[in-house]
Amino acid sequence: MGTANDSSKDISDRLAEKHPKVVFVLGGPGSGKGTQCEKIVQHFGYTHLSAGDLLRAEKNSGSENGIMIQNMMNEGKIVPSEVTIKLLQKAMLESGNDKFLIDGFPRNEENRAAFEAVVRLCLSHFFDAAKIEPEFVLYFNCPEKEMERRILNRNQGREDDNIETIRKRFKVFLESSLPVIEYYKGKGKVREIDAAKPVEEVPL
Ligand SMILES: Nc1ncnc2c1ncn2[C@@H]1O[C@H](COP(=O)(O)OP(=O)(O)O)[C@@H](O)[C@H]1O
Ligand SMILES: Nc1ccn([C@@H]2O[C@H](COP(=O)(O)OP(=O)(O)O)[C@@H](O)[C@H]2O)c(=O)n1
Ligand SMILES: [Mg+2]
Repeated sequence: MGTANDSSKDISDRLAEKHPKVVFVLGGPGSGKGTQCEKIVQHFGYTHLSAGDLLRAEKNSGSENGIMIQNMMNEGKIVPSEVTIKLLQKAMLESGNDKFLIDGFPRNEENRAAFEAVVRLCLSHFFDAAKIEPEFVLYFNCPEKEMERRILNRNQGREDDNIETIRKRFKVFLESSLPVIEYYKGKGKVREIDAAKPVEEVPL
């Protein structure tokens, strides 16, 4: 079990032993990432890790980063990668699985660079260093009006699900997250999904 004192090197050493397989799940706020991940988990044996859920749990735990996370989320901003990646690594280590659906990450170039730095550290343990890439990236493409409608009906008590913050999150998605999706498109890694369909009809 990890402790708060684990160094990045220790965590990376232990993760490297796992040889984890990673699929990123990206798409705008309200596109249905969390909903479809639950379905994928049932059919394909991945463990679902939502970066947003991990950040909300960290905020609620009263950790020293709690206030900062709350402020960033309420402004629709992306929390510094160092915080998010630590939470993801810890969750991966604590899981018995080695196949992960990582939902809502990487959400900007800084997130992506931080992921690559961690994988590089893990791979430095092996002579046959594989590529610093996820298996593939699922991109849930959905019109903004539909995403807005879904979020306003979500009823999960999330402070950031108000129209003012939703607009900020859409702007951050267009400016910071779409370029990450384009980056992986350039590498032939993206599987684009029509997320506008009803839940049971979204093709996986
Ligand atoms: N295909 C869909 N059609 C209609 N509503 C959906 C669909 N997928 C998800 N929802 C609903 O929309 C809201 C946002 O879905 P969620 O999975 O939380 O999206 P995300 O994680 O991408 O923000 C939830 O209330 C969910 O029940
Ligand atoms: N990689 C990430 C993911 C989420 N977050 C924060 O968490 C918020 C909610 O993310 P989420 O993935 O739960 O939101 P949805 O796309 O599910 O609506 C984002 O608006 C960011 O403020 C982040 O900072 N970095
Ligand atoms: Mg979600």
